[in-house]
Amino acid sequence: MKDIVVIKCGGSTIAELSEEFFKSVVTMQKNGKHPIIVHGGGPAINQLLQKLDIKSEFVDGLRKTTEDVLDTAEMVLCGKVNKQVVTSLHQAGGQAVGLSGCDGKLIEVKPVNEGMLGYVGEPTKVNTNLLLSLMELNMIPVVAPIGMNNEGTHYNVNADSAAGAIAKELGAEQLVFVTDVDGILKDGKCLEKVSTEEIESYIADGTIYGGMIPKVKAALSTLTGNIQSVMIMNGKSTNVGKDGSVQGTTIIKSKIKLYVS
Ligand SMILES: Nc1ncnc2c1ncn2[C@@H]1O[C@H](COP(=O)(O)OP(=O)(O)O)[C@@H](O)[C@H]1O
Ligand SMILES: CC(=O)N[C@@H](CCC(=O)OP(=O)(O)O)C(=O)O
Repeated sequence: MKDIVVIKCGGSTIAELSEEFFKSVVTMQKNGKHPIIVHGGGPAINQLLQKLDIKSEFVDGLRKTTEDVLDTAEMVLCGKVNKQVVTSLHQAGGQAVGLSGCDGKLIEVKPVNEGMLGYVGEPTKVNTNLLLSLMELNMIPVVAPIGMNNEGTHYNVNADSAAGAIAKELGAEQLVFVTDVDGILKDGKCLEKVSTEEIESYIADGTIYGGMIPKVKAALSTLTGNIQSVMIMNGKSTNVGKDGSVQGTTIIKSKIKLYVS
């Protein structure tokens, strides 16, 4: 299906997304695009883990996931955050359906590194039939990043990599990461355009670290497919330029001159 736009809403910003944001997603759909929301929920998972006195830590932006951490992440992502996003879209006048990567076997996974990270999965296959059927019915799919392997074991999937895999498999037109920073920052300034070649060196020299790593890795893997560019933008501010263009960092395939805004 053409005109698919995958929007990843980061847990860092999800609670602050405005009514206007959700209305713009609904309007996008009314104008003929097919939006899909993939959401995170890292801070909300942290809060419940803290209440339950369960420790967790991150390695390069991925949460080490024991059985207890997986149960908590699944409760928060599929039970709480997913339904909040679905509700916000309904309030904005849209029709949305929430699902996790287990529903319709949407996201099949394999462990990233069981010894080091436990139940953290990376997508190996995305079964898009359910998403396509929902979009045919004018529903906006809202995906929580919990995946499943062939044996039915559930895994915690970073929401950026889930969004990247879904966008790639669907041959989406656009992939947008909505987060809590204006884009990729270097020396305090937001980079307007970054090429795939430059990403590797920014990870190596520490310019890109932590939660930005899964985003740029998902962008790199997606840009090998249909998508021509991936955008990272701030969900906490409007960030719309005078000409109506959205501001943020665009990650592009080819190496071009870097502009600093
Ligand atoms: N070069 C960079 N530019 C901007 N943010 C970066 C950079 N490197 C690391 N980060 C971190 O990435 C964070 C966004 O990732 P994350 O916290 O996982 O958000 P989300 O929940 O939206 O996925 C930023 O708040 C920032 O701390
Ligand atoms: C394996 C892994 O890191 N899973 C993430 C899933 C949620 C997520 O990705 O949320 P953000 O969008 O807020 O980063 C986690 O447990 O936090």
